[in-house]
Amino acid sequence: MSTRSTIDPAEAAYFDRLAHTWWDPEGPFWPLHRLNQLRVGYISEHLIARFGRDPKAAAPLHGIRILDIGCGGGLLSEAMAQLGAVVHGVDMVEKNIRVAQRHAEASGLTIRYTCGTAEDLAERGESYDAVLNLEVVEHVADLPLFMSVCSRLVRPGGLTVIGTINRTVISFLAAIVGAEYLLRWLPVGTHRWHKFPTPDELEALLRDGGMYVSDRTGVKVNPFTRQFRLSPGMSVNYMLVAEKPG
Ligand SMILES: C[S@@+](CC[C@H](N)C(=O)[O-])C[C@H]1O[C@@H](n2cnc3c(N)ncnc32)[C@H](O)[C@@H]1O
Ligand SMILES: [Mg+2]
Repeated sequence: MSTRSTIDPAEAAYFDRLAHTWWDPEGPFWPLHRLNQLRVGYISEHLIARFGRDPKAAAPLHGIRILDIGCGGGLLSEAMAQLGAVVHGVDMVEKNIRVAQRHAEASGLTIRYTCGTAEDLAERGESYDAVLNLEVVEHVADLPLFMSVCSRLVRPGGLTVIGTINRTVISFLAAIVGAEYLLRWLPVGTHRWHKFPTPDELEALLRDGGMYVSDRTGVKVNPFTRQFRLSPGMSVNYMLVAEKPG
């Protein structure tokens, strides 16, 4: 029996404390609200291409089975469900799951939410067309274990999208000093710089799990307008798409 876990208890306490604020667009999670439209566009474009869907359809992701791991309050899960996907949102924090369930019900959306971890799902032999892993990898304990179980959860022919923050001098200045201490965009202590994975580190872990990176992009925020956009530079925020051969 393995005693390894991807849960970092300090992170669980942090997200438990903020759980009631998920859906406040001006609350502590405002950056994720602002980022949502951009990442939903990027993710759905890749899902549509991979699964041969019609981008002009009303529900282009109809029936695609998605795991939103570390779903928080369900910001991304709801957007995917609105596009027709069959979404399973999973989070280690019970309060997040309750908030997500309540909000989905109020929005008239059917989403399966469960409290747990990726390793719980892998142990049960679950698999999905796509695993979405947005702004989570920098918060887990045991990143190699987390990445390996997430890869196992993608069915052959499926894909994963990961969004996180790079570990560079610029990300220290922008994401820690700038965002937490100077601008106070995020509560101090939200992120620990040494936990940020580089794209190369993630790519190596994905390869170990039989996944191949097919697209990568940087994400930039304009500090004045607080608008997010895709950009080639990956020194701070970035996203990777990886596919499992069919
Ligand atoms: C920054 S939030 C991102 C939420 C959501 N993915 C989004 O982008 O809107 C990180 C989330 O990951 C969850 N999380 C962290 N480690 C986890 C783990 N090992 N297993 C499951 N969930 C985890 C936290 O509880 C938190 O809700
Ligand atoms: Mg984060």
